[in-house]
Amino acid sequence: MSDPTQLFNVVGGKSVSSDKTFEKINPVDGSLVATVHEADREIVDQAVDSARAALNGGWGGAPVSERVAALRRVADCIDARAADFVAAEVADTGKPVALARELDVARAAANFRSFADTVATEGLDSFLTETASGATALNYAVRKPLGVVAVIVPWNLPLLLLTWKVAPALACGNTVVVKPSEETPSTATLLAEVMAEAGVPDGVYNVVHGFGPDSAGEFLTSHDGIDGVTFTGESATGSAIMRAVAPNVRPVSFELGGKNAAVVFADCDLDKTLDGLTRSIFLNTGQVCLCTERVYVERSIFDQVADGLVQRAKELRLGRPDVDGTTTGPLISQQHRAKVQSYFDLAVQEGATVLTGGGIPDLGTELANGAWIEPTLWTGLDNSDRCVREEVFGPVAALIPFDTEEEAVALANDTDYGLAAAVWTTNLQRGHRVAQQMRVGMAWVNTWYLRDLRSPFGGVGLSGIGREGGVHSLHFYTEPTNVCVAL
Ligand SMILES: NC(=O)c1ccc[n+]([C@@H]2O[C@H](COP(=O)([O-])OP(=O)(O)OC[C@H]3O[C@@H](n4cnc5c(N)ncnc54)[C@H](O)[C@@H]3O)[C@@H](O)[C@H]2O)c1
Ligand SMILES: O=C/C=C/C=C(\O)C(=O)O
Repeated sequence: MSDPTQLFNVVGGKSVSSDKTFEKINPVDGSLVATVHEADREIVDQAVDSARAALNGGWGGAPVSERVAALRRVADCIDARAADFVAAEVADTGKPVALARELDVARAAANFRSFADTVATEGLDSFLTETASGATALNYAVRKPLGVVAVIVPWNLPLLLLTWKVAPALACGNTVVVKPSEETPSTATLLAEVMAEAGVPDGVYNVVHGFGPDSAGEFLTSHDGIDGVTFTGESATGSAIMRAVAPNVRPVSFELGGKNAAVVFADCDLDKTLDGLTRSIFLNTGQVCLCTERVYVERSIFDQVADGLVQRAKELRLGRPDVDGTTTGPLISQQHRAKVQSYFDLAVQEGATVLTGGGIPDLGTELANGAWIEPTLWTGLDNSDRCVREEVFGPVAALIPFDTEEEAVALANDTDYGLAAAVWTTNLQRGHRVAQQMRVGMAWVNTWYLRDLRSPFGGVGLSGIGREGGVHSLHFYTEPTNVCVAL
Protein backbone atom coordinates (compact mmCIF):
# COMPACT_ATOMS: atom_id res chain seq x y z
CA MET A 1 0.00 0.00 0.00
CA SER A 2 1.32 3.46 -0.89
CA ASP A 3 1.82 6.15 1.76
CA PRO A 4 -1.68 7.38 2.74
CA THR A 5 -0.28 10.73 3.91
CA GLN A 6 0.90 11.70 0.39
CA LEU A 7 -1.92 11.65 -2.14
CA PHE A 8 -1.12 11.97 -5.83
CA ASN A 9 -3.21 12.31 -8.95
CA VAL A 10 -3.54 9.05 -10.88
CA VAL A 11 -3.20 9.31 -14.65
CA GLY A 12 -2.91 6.26 -16.89
CA GLY A 13 -2.12 4.10 -13.86
CA LYS A 14 0.76 6.35 -12.72
CA SER A 15 1.00 8.62 -9.70
CA VAL A 16 1.42 12.22 -10.81
CA SER A 17 2.74 14.88 -8.45
CA SER A 18 2.16 18.60 -8.65
CA ASP A 19 4.05 21.71 -7.49
CA LYS A 20 0.90 22.83 -5.74
CA THR A 21 -0.33 20.89 -2.72
CA PHE A 22 -3.02 21.34 -0.09
CA GLU A 23 -3.56 19.84 3.34
CA LYS A 24 -6.40 17.52 4.25
CA ILE A 25 -7.33 18.10 7.89
CA ASN A 26 -9.02 15.52 10.15
CA PRO A 27 -12.28 17.02 11.44
CA VAL A 28 -12.10 14.95 14.65
CA ASP A 29 -9.17 16.86 16.15
CA GLY A 30 -7.69 19.17 13.52
CA SER A 31 -4.70 16.89 12.82
CA LEU A 32 -3.14 16.51 9.37
CA VAL A 33 -4.43 13.52 7.37
CA ALA A 34 -2.54 13.97 4.13
CA THR A 35 -0.77 16.32 1.77
CA VAL A 36 -2.65 16.29 -1.52
CA HIS A 37 -1.23 17.11 -4.94
CA GLU A 38 -3.59 19.49 -6.74
CA ALA A 39 -4.06 18.89 -10.45
CA ASP A 40 -3.39 21.86 -12.70
CA ARG A 41 -4.77 22.22 -16.23
CA GLU A 42 -1.95 20.16 -17.70
CA ILE A 43 -2.57 17.21 -15.37
CA VAL A 44 -6.30 17.35 -16.11
CA ASP A 45 -5.48 17.37 -19.85
CA GLN A 46 -3.27 14.30 -19.37
CA ALA A 47 -6.02 12.53 -17.41
CA VAL A 48 -8.61 13.18 -20.11
CA ASP A 49 -6.17 12.07 -22.83
CA SER A 50 -5.35 8.92 -20.91
CA ALA A 51 -9.05 8.12 -20.46
CA ARG A 52 -9.59 8.64 -24.21
CA ALA A 53 -6.68 6.35 -25.04
CA ALA A 54 -8.02 3.62 -22.75
CA LEU A 55 -11.52 3.98 -24.21
CA ASN A 56 -10.21 3.52 -27.74
CA GLY A 57 -7.57 1.06 -26.67
CA GLY A 58 -9.99 -1.71 -25.86
CA TRP A 59 -12.11 -1.03 -22.78
CA GLY A 60 -14.91 0.67 -24.76
CA GLY A 61 -15.20 -2.27 -27.15
CA ALA A 62 -14.42 -5.10 -24.73
CA PRO A 63 -16.95 -7.93 -24.50
CA VAL A 64 -19.50 -7.25 -21.76
CA SER A 65 -18.49 -10.48 -20.06
CA GLU A 66 -14.92 -9.19 -19.65
CA ARG A 67 -16.04 -5.94 -18.10
CA VAL A 68 -18.49 -7.78 -15.84
CA ALA A 69 -15.71 -10.06 -14.63
CA ALA A 70 -13.43 -7.06 -14.01
CA LEU A 71 -16.14 -5.31 -11.96
CA ARG A 72 -16.64 -8.39 -9.84
CA ARG A 73 -12.89 -8.55 -9.19
CA VAL A 74 -12.95 -4.88 -8.15
CA ALA A 75 -15.74 -5.69 -5.66
CA ASP A 76 -13.75 -8.63 -4.29
CA CYS A 77 -10.63 -6.47 -3.92
CA ILE A 78 -12.62 -3.81 -2.05
CA ASP A 79 -13.85 -6.50 0.33
CA ALA A 80 -10.31 -7.80 0.75
CA ARG A 81 -9.02 -4.31 1.55
CA ALA A 82 -12.09 -3.15 3.47
CA ALA A 83 -10.01 -2.28 6.54
CA ASP A 84 -7.82 0.08 4.48
CA PHE A 85 -10.87 1.74 2.93
CA VAL A 86 -12.55 2.13 6.32
CA ALA A 87 -9.39 3.67 7.81
CA ALA A 88 -9.07 6.10 4.89
CA GLU A 89 -12.73 7.11 4.97
CA VAL A 90 -12.69 7.59 8.74
CA ALA A 91 -9.49 9.67 8.60
CA ASP A 92 -11.03 12.03 6.03
CA THR A 93 -14.54 12.35 7.50
CA GLY A 94 -14.34 11.48 11.21
CA LYS A 95 -17.44 9.30 10.86
CA PRO A 96 -17.83 6.33 13.25
CA VAL A 97 -15.85 3.27 12.13
CA ALA A 98 -18.97 1.09 12.18
CA LEU A 99 -20.80 3.48 9.85
CA ALA A 100 -17.90 3.61 7.39
CA ARG A 101 -17.70 -0.19 7.41
CA GLU A 102 -21.40 -0.99 7.23
CA LEU A 103 -22.57 1.80 4.92
CA ASP A 104 -19.78 3.39 2.88
CA VAL A 105 -17.40 0.53 2.20
CA ALA A 106 -20.01 -2.25 2.03
CA ARG A 107 -21.97 -0.21 -0.51
CA ALA A 108 -18.85 0.42 -2.60
CA ALA A 109 -18.45 -3.31 -3.22
CA ALA A 110 -22.23 -3.71 -3.68
CA ASN A 111 -22.25 -0.94 -6.29
CA PHE A 112 -19.76 -2.81 -8.47
CA ARG A 113 -21.65 -6.12 -8.11
CA SER A 114 -25.02 -4.56 -8.80
CA PHE A 115 -23.98 -2.83 -12.01
CA ALA A 116 -22.11 -5.95 -13.15
CA ASP A 117 -25.44 -7.78 -12.79
CA THR A 118 -27.35 -5.04 -14.60
CA VAL A 119 -25.15 -4.95 -17.70
CA ALA A 120 -24.90 -8.73 -17.75
CA THR A 121 -28.66 -9.17 -17.93
CA GLU A 122 -30.20 -6.07 -19.46
CA GLY A 123 -31.54 -6.22 -23.02
CA LEU A 124 -32.70 -3.55 -25.43
CA ASP A 125 -36.02 -2.99 -27.17
CA SER A 126 -36.65 -4.24 -30.68
CA PHE A 127 -39.73 -3.59 -32.81
CA LEU A 128 -41.15 -5.32 -35.83
CA THR A 129 -42.41 -2.32 -37.82
CA GLU A 130 -45.32 -2.43 -40.26
CA THR A 131 -45.88 0.51 -42.60
CA ALA A 132 -49.02 1.66 -44.47
CA SER A 133 -47.41 0.66 -47.80
CA GLY A 134 -47.04 -2.89 -46.62
CA ALA A 135 -43.27 -2.79 -46.15
CA THR A 136 -41.94 -4.20 -42.90
CA ALA A 137 -38.76 -3.53 -41.03
CA LEU A 138 -36.93 -4.58 -37.91
CA ASN A 139 -35.88 -1.81 -35.55
CA TYR A 140 -33.40 -2.53 -32.82
CA ALA A 141 -30.90 -0.56 -30.81
CA VAL A 142 -27.30 -1.20 -29.89
CA ARG A 143 -25.77 0.39 -26.83
CA LYS A 144 -22.44 2.21 -26.99
CA PRO A 145 -20.47 3.86 -24.22
CA LEU A 146 -20.99 7.59 -23.75
CA GLY A 147 -17.18 7.97 -23.83
CA VAL A 148 -14.93 9.75 -21.35
CA VAL A 149 -17.05 10.58 -18.31
CA ALA A 150 -16.15 13.23 -15.72
CA VAL A 151 -17.22 12.12 -12.24
CA ILE A 152 -17.44 14.88 -9.60
CA VAL A 153 -18.45 13.86 -6.09
CA PRO A 154 -18.88 15.38 -2.62
CA TRP A 155 -17.46 14.58 0.81
CA ASN A 156 -20.37 13.16 2.79
CA LEU A 157 -20.38 9.55 1.55
CA PRO A 158 -17.21 9.76 -0.52
CA LEU A 159 -16.54 6.19 -1.65
CA LEU A 160 -20.21 5.21 -1.78
CA LEU A 161 -21.15 8.11 -4.06
CA LEU A 162 -18.00 7.77 -6.20
CA THR A 163 -18.55 4.08 -6.88
CA TRP A 164 -22.28 4.66 -7.43
CA LYS A 165 -21.16 6.47 -10.59
CA VAL A 166 -17.87 4.79 -11.50
CA ALA A 167 -19.38 1.28 -11.42
CA PRO A 168 -22.14 1.87 -14.00
CA ALA A 169 -19.83 4.06 -16.10
CA LEU A 170 -17.21 1.30 -16.33
CA ALA A 171 -19.83 -1.43 -16.73
CA CYS A 172 -21.08 0.37 -19.84
CA GLY A 173 -17.59 0.60 -21.35
CA ASN A 174 -16.81 4.21 -20.48
CA THR A 175 -13.57 5.45 -19.01
CA VAL A 176 -13.56 8.03 -16.24
CA VAL A 177 -11.71 10.97 -14.78
CA VAL A 178 -12.87 11.40 -11.21
CA LYS A 179 -12.53 14.49 -9.06
CA PRO A 180 -13.19 13.61 -5.42
CA SER A 181 -13.98 16.38 -2.98
CA GLU A 182 -10.97 18.27 -1.66
CA GLU A 183 -12.28 17.25 1.79
CA THR A 184 -12.14 13.51 1.04
CA PRO A 185 -9.31 12.66 -1.33
CA SER A 186 -8.20 9.37 0.25
CA THR A 187 -10.60 6.60 -0.80
CA ALA A 188 -10.73 7.68 -4.47
CA THR A 189 -6.94 7.41 -4.55
CA LEU A 190 -6.98 4.03 -2.85
CA LEU A 191 -9.54 2.80 -5.37
CA ALA A 192 -6.94 3.37 -8.11
CA GLU A 193 -4.74 0.74 -6.43
CA VAL A 194 -7.66 -1.67 -6.36
CA MET A 195 -8.40 -1.05 -10.04
CA ALA A 196 -4.82 -2.08 -10.84
CA GLU A 197 -5.01 -5.13 -8.56
CA ALA A 198 -8.27 -6.17 -10.23
CA GLY A 199 -6.70 -5.94 -13.69
CA VAL A 200 -8.68 -2.94 -14.93
CA PRO A 201 -6.47 -1.49 -17.68
CA ASP A 202 -4.46 1.68 -16.97
CA GLY A 203 -6.29 4.85 -17.98
CA VAL A 204 -9.80 3.45 -17.44
CA TYR A 205 -9.93 5.07 -13.98
CA ASN A 206 -8.06 8.36 -13.50
CA VAL A 207 -8.08 10.63 -10.45
CA VAL A 208 -7.47 14.37 -10.33
CA HIS A 209 -7.38 16.21 -7.01
CA GLY A 210 -8.35 19.75 -6.24
CA PHE A 211 -11.14 22.22 -5.71
CA GLY A 212 -14.00 23.52 -7.87
CA PRO A 213 -13.62 27.01 -9.31
CA ASP A 214 -10.29 27.75 -11.01
CA SER A 215 -9.07 24.28 -10.06
CA ALA A 216 -9.42 20.64 -11.12
CA GLY A 217 -13.25 20.67 -10.96
CA GLU A 218 -13.61 23.55 -13.38
CA PHE A 219 -10.72 22.41 -15.62
CA LEU A 220 -12.38 19.00 -15.95
CA THR A 221 -16.01 20.04 -16.46
CA SER A 222 -15.12 22.71 -19.05
CA HIS A 223 -12.77 20.34 -20.93
CA ASP A 224 -13.83 19.69 -24.52
CA GLY A 225 -12.41 16.15 -24.34
CA ILE A 226 -15.09 14.85 -21.99
CA ASP A 227 -18.35 13.34 -23.25
CA GLY A 228 -20.53 13.89 -20.17
CA VAL A 229 -20.53 14.84 -16.51
CA THR A 230 -22.06 12.94 -13.64
CA PHE A 231 -22.13 15.04 -10.49
CA THR A 232 -23.33 14.80 -6.91
CA GLY A 233 -23.20 17.87 -4.73
CA GLU A 234 -24.82 21.21 -4.03
CA SER A 235 -27.46 22.62 -6.33
CA ALA A 236 -25.45 25.83 -6.87
CA THR A 237 -22.45 23.77 -7.97
CA GLY A 238 -24.69 21.84 -10.37
CA SER A 239 -25.70 25.15 -11.87
CA ALA A 240 -22.02 26.18 -12.32
CA ILE A 241 -21.26 22.82 -13.97
CA MET A 242 -24.18 23.24 -16.37
CA ARG A 243 -22.69 26.55 -17.46
CA ALA A 244 -19.26 24.92 -17.85
CA VAL A 245 -20.55 22.15 -20.14
CA ALA A 246 -22.98 24.35 -22.09
CA PRO A 247 -20.49 25.49 -24.78
CA ASN A 248 -19.72 21.84 -25.61
CA VAL A 249 -23.35 20.65 -25.18
CA ARG A 250 -22.54 17.63 -23.02
CA PRO A 251 -25.11 15.55 -21.12
CA VAL A 252 -25.25 15.83 -17.35
CA SER A 253 -26.61 13.65 -14.56
CA PHE A 254 -27.09 15.58 -11.34
CA GLU A 255 -27.86 14.40 -7.81
CA LEU A 256 -28.12 17.63 -5.84
CA GLY A 257 -29.25 19.01 -2.49
CA GLY A 258 -32.41 18.41 -0.52
CA LYS A 259 -34.63 19.87 2.18
CA ASN A 260 -36.36 16.62 2.88
CA ALA A 261 -39.63 16.24 4.75
CA ALA A 262 -40.94 13.55 7.05
CA VAL A 263 -44.71 13.40 7.51
CA VAL A 264 -45.78 11.80 10.78
CA PHE A 265 -49.42 10.79 11.22
CA ALA A 266 -51.07 10.19 14.62
CA ASP A 267 -51.68 6.57 13.59
CA CYS A 268 -47.94 5.80 13.28
CA ASP A 269 -46.15 3.19 15.35
CA LEU A 270 -44.60 5.78 17.66
CA ASP A 271 -41.50 3.92 18.82
CA LYS A 272 -40.54 2.76 15.35
CA THR A 273 -41.23 6.23 13.99
CA LEU A 274 -39.07 7.91 16.62
CA ASP A 275 -36.21 5.49 15.91
CA GLY A 276 -36.62 6.05 12.17
CA LEU A 277 -36.75 9.83 12.51
CA THR A 278 -33.69 9.85 14.76
CA ARG A 279 -31.78 7.97 12.08
CA SER A 280 -33.09 10.14 9.25
CA ILE A 281 -32.23 13.41 11.01
CA PHE A 282 -28.89 12.51 12.55
CA LEU A 283 -27.21 9.77 10.45
CA ASN A 284 -23.70 10.82 9.43
CA THR A 285 -24.19 13.97 11.55
CA GLY A 286 -27.05 14.96 9.26
CA GLN A 287 -24.73 15.05 6.27
CA VAL A 288 -26.67 12.81 3.91
CA CYS A 289 -28.50 14.48 1.06
CA LEU A 290 -31.56 12.39 2.00
CA CYS A 291 -31.59 13.45 5.66
CA THR A 292 -34.82 14.83 7.09
CA GLU A 293 -34.62 18.54 7.95
CA ARG A 294 -38.40 19.18 8.13
CA VAL A 295 -40.65 17.03 10.32
CA TYR A 296 -44.40 17.64 9.91
CA VAL A 297 -46.29 16.04 12.80
CA GLU A 298 -50.05 15.62 13.25
CA ARG A 299 -50.98 18.02 16.04
CA SER A 300 -52.44 15.44 18.43
CA ILE A 301 -49.05 13.70 18.83
CA PHE A 302 -46.79 16.71 18.31
CA ASP A 303 -45.60 16.94 21.94
CA GLN A 304 -45.04 13.19 22.20
CA VAL A 305 -42.92 13.20 19.03
CA ALA A 306 -40.98 16.27 20.14
CA ASP A 307 -40.26 14.78 23.58
CA GLY A 308 -39.29 11.40 22.12
CA LEU A 309 -36.91 12.97 19.61
CA VAL A 310 -35.28 15.17 22.22
CA GLN A 311 -34.69 12.14 24.42
CA ARG A 312 -33.14 10.20 21.54
CA ALA A 313 -31.03 13.17 20.42
CA LYS A 314 -29.61 13.39 23.92
CA GLU A 315 -28.71 9.68 23.79
CA LEU A 316 -26.47 10.15 20.74
CA ARG A 317 -22.82 9.68 21.62
CA LEU A 318 -20.42 12.13 20.04
CA GLY A 319 -16.83 11.01 20.10
CA ARG A 320 -13.81 9.53 18.43
CA PRO A 321 -14.72 7.26 15.51
CA ASP A 322 -12.99 4.18 16.92
CA VAL A 323 -14.56 4.32 20.40
CA ASP A 324 -17.23 1.66 20.93
CA GLY A 325 -20.66 3.21 21.20
CA THR A 326 -19.85 6.39 19.26
CA THR A 327 -22.93 7.16 17.15
CA THR A 328 -22.04 10.59 15.82
CA GLY A 329 -18.92 12.16 14.38
CA PRO A 330 -18.03 15.78 13.71
CA LEU A 331 -19.07 17.85 10.71
CA ILE A 332 -16.67 17.62 7.78
CA SER A 333 -14.75 20.85 8.47
CA GLN A 334 -14.57 24.06 10.47
CA GLN A 335 -15.81 25.87 7.37
CA HIS A 336 -18.93 23.71 7.19
CA ARG A 337 -19.47 24.05 10.93
CA ALA A 338 -19.45 27.85 10.53
CA LYS A 339 -22.22 27.47 7.93
CA VAL A 340 -24.30 25.19 10.19
CA GLN A 341 -23.78 27.53 13.15
CA SER A 342 -24.96 30.46 11.05
CA TYR A 343 -28.26 28.60 10.65
CA PHE A 344 -28.38 27.93 14.40
CA ASP A 345 -28.12 31.71 14.92
CA LEU A 346 -30.60 32.46 12.16
CA ALA A 347 -33.15 30.03 13.61
CA VAL A 348 -33.15 31.93 16.90
CA GLN A 349 -33.56 35.23 15.02
CA GLU A 350 -36.46 33.67 13.13
CA GLY A 351 -38.16 32.81 16.42
CA ALA A 352 -37.24 29.15 16.90
CA THR A 353 -37.47 27.43 20.24
CA VAL A 354 -34.36 25.27 20.57
CA LEU A 355 -35.57 21.99 22.12
CA THR A 356 -32.07 20.54 22.35
CA GLY A 357 -28.58 21.39 21.10
CA GLY A 358 -27.97 24.60 19.23
CA GLY A 359 -24.30 24.96 20.05
CA ILE A 360 -20.82 23.44 20.16
CA PRO A 361 -20.31 20.57 22.60
CA ASP A 362 -17.44 20.47 25.05
CA LEU A 363 -15.68 17.18 24.33
CA GLY A 364 -12.44 17.98 26.10
CA THR A 365 -9.15 19.49 24.97
CA GLU A 366 -8.19 16.57 22.71
CA LEU A 367 -11.13 17.22 20.41
CA ALA A 368 -11.24 20.99 20.85
CA ASN A 369 -9.90 21.59 17.32
CA GLY A 370 -12.48 19.30 15.73
CA ALA A 371 -15.61 20.40 13.86
CA TRP A 372 -18.06 19.18 16.50
CA ILE A 373 -21.64 20.38 16.72
CA GLU A 374 -24.62 19.46 18.89
CA PRO A 375 -27.58 17.49 17.52
CA THR A 376 -30.31 20.10 17.39
CA LEU A 377 -34.12 20.29 17.17
CA TRP A 378 -36.27 23.36 16.60
CA THR A 379 -39.95 24.16 17.01
CA GLY A 380 -41.70 27.47 16.39
CA LEU A 381 -40.65 27.87 12.75
CA ASP A 382 -42.82 27.60 9.66
CA ASN A 383 -42.41 27.20 5.91
CA SER A 384 -41.77 30.91 5.40
CA ASP A 385 -38.55 30.79 7.45
CA ARG A 386 -35.18 30.43 5.74
CA CYS A 387 -34.21 27.68 8.19
CA VAL A 388 -37.13 25.63 6.84
CA ARG A 389 -36.42 26.43 3.19
CA GLU A 390 -32.63 26.22 2.87
CA GLU A 391 -30.51 23.09 3.16
CA VAL A 392 -28.39 23.19 6.33
CA PHE A 393 -26.67 19.78 5.86
CA GLY A 394 -26.15 19.21 9.56
CA PRO A 395 -27.73 17.31 12.50
CA VAL A 396 -30.81 19.48 12.75
CA ALA A 397 -34.53 19.47 11.99
CA ALA A 398 -37.52 21.77 12.43
CA LEU A 399 -40.69 20.19 13.89
CA ILE A 400 -43.91 21.71 12.54
CA PRO A 401 -47.52 20.66 13.38
CA PHE A 402 -50.29 19.95 10.85
CA ASP A 403 -54.01 19.16 11.13
CA THR A 404 -55.06 17.38 7.93
CA GLU A 405 -53.54 15.04 5.37
CA GLU A 406 -54.03 17.64 2.60
CA GLU A 407 -52.21 20.24 4.66
CA ALA A 408 -49.35 17.82 5.37
CA VAL A 409 -48.91 17.08 1.66
CA ALA A 410 -49.02 20.78 0.79
CA LEU A 411 -46.45 21.67 3.48
CA ALA A 412 -44.09 18.85 2.49
CA ASN A 413 -44.27 19.85 -1.19
CA ASP A 414 -43.79 23.55 -0.48
CA THR A 415 -40.07 23.58 -1.31
CA ASP A 416 -37.77 24.34 -4.23
CA TYR A 417 -36.02 21.02 -3.63
CA GLY A 418 -37.48 17.56 -4.28
CA LEU A 419 -35.14 14.76 -3.33
CA ALA A 420 -36.66 12.47 -0.70
CA ALA A 421 -39.57 12.16 1.73
CA ALA A 422 -40.63 9.74 4.46
CA VAL A 423 -44.20 9.02 5.53
CA TRP A 424 -44.90 7.45 8.92
CA THR A 425 -48.33 5.81 9.32
CA THR A 426 -49.85 2.39 10.00
CA ASN A 427 -52.67 3.13 7.53
CA LEU A 428 -51.43 1.33 4.42
CA GLN A 429 -53.67 3.18 1.98
CA ARG A 430 -52.69 6.53 3.42
CA GLY A 431 -49.03 5.53 3.19
CA HIS A 432 -49.30 4.81 -0.53
CA ARG A 433 -51.56 7.80 -1.18
CA VAL A 434 -49.34 10.35 0.54
CA ALA A 435 -46.07 8.88 -0.74
CA GLN A 436 -47.34 9.05 -4.33
CA GLN A 437 -48.25 12.71 -3.90
CA MET A 438 -44.78 13.70 -2.73
CA ARG A 439 -42.98 15.82 -5.32
CA VAL A 440 -39.68 13.97 -4.88
CA GLY A 441 -37.49 11.36 -6.49
CA MET A 442 -37.75 8.91 -3.56
CA ALA A 443 -40.58 8.56 -1.03
CA TRP A 444 -40.21 6.05 1.81
CA VAL A 445 -43.08 4.70 3.94
CA ASN A 446 -42.25 3.61 7.50
CA THR A 447 -38.56 3.53 6.69
CA TRP A 448 -35.82 5.79 5.38
CA TYR A 449 -32.76 5.24 3.19
CA LEU A 450 -33.57 1.60 2.52
CA ARG A 451 -32.00 1.09 -0.87
CA ASP A 452 -32.54 -1.27 -3.78
CA LEU A 453 -29.79 -0.40 -6.25
CA ARG A 454 -32.01 -1.29 -9.22
CA SER A 455 -34.55 1.43 -8.44
CA PRO A 456 -34.42 4.98 -9.84
CA PHE A 457 -32.53 7.44 -7.64
CA GLY A 458 -32.47 11.22 -8.12
CA GLY A 459 -34.45 14.35 -7.52
CA VAL A 460 -36.82 16.91 -8.99
CA GLY A 461 -36.59 20.70 -8.90
CA LEU A 462 -33.35 21.95 -7.33
CA SER A 463 -32.54 18.36 -6.32
CA GLY A 464 -31.31 17.16 -9.64
CA ILE A 465 -31.56 16.11 -13.26
CA GLY A 466 -32.03 12.50 -14.31
CA ARG A 467 -32.11 9.22 -12.43
CA GLU A 468 -29.38 6.69 -11.75
CA GLY A 469 -29.73 3.12 -10.50
CA GLY A 470 -30.08 -0.19 -12.36
CA VAL A 471 -31.20 0.28 -15.93
CA HIS A 472 -31.71 4.02 -15.33
CA SER A 473 -27.95 4.38 -15.07
CA LEU A 474 -27.54 2.64 -18.43
CA HIS A 475 -29.64 5.38 -20.01
CA PHE A 476 -27.12 8.00 -18.95
CA TYR A 477 -23.89 6.06 -19.43
CA THR A 478 -24.66 4.77 -22.93
CA GLU A 479 -25.67 6.18 -26.29
CA PRO A 480 -28.01 3.89 -28.21
CA THR A 481 -27.81 3.65 -31.97
CA ASN A 482 -31.08 2.49 -33.50
CA VAL A 483 -30.74 0.28 -36.57
CA CYS A 484 -33.70 -0.05 -38.93
CA VAL A 485 -33.51 -2.97 -41.37
CA ALA A 486 -36.05 -3.25 -44.19
CA LEU A 487 -37.31 -6.82 -44.45
N1 LIG B 1 -28.72 14.16 -4.32
C1 LIG B 1 -27.75 13.40 -3.90
O1 LIG B 1 -27.69 12.21 -4.20
C2 LIG B 1 -26.65 13.97 -3.05
C3 LIG B 1 -25.78 13.09 -2.44
C4 LIG B 1 -24.77 13.61 -1.61
C5 LIG B 1 -24.64 14.97 -1.43
N2 LIG B 1 -25.49 15.80 -2.03
C6 LIG B 1 -25.36 17.24 -1.81
O2 LIG B 1 -23.98 17.62 -1.78
C7 LIG B 1 -23.80 18.75 -0.96
C8 LIG B 1 -22.67 18.53 0.02
O3 LIG B 1 -21.51 18.20 -0.66
P1 LIG B 1 -20.38 19.28 -1.07
O4 LIG B 1 -20.39 20.42 -0.09
O5 LIG B 1 -19.12 18.54 -1.29
O6 LIG B 1 -20.91 19.81 -2.45
P2 LIG B 1 -20.19 20.78 -3.45
O7 LIG B 1 -21.15 21.05 -4.53
O8 LIG B 1 -19.58 21.94 -2.73
O9 LIG B 1 -18.96 19.95 -3.99
C9 LIG B 1 -19.14 18.74 -4.68
C10 LIG B 1 -17.97 18.52 -5.62
O10 LIG B 1 -18.00 19.51 -6.64
C11 LIG B 1 -16.74 20.14 -6.74
N3 LIG B 1 -16.96 21.50 -7.23
C12 LIG B 1 -17.29 22.61 -6.52
N4 LIG B 1 -17.42 23.67 -7.34
C13 LIG B 1 -17.19 23.21 -8.60
C14 LIG B 1 -17.18 23.84 -9.88
N5 LIG B 1 -17.47 25.13 -10.04
N6 LIG B 1 -16.92 23.07 -10.97
C15 LIG B 1 -16.65 21.76 -10.83
N7 LIG B 1 -16.62 21.12 -9.64
C16 LIG B 1 -16.90 21.85 -8.54
C17 LIG B 1 -16.17 20.04 -5.36
O11 LIG B 1 -14.78 20.21 -5.35
C18 LIG B 1 -16.61 18.64 -4.96
O12 LIG B 1 -15.76 17.67 -5.52
C19 LIG B 1 -25.13 18.96 -0.28
O13 LIG B 1 -25.84 19.97 -0.94
C20 LIG B 1 -25.84 17.63 -0.49
O14 LIG B 1 -27.24 17.68 -0.43
C21 LIG B 1 -26.48 15.35 -2.85
O1 LIG C 1 -25.89 12.00 0.45
C1 LIG C 1 -26.62 11.49 -0.37
C2 LIG C 1 -26.83 10.09 -0.47
C3 LIG C 1 -26.99 9.51 -1.66
C4 LIG C 1 -27.11 8.13 -1.70
C5 LIG C 1 -27.00 7.41 -2.82
O2 LIG C 1 -26.71 7.94 -3.97
C6 LIG C 1 -27.19 5.99 -2.81
O3 LIG C 1 -27.48 5.40 -1.77
O4 LIG C 1 -27.03 5.42 -3.89
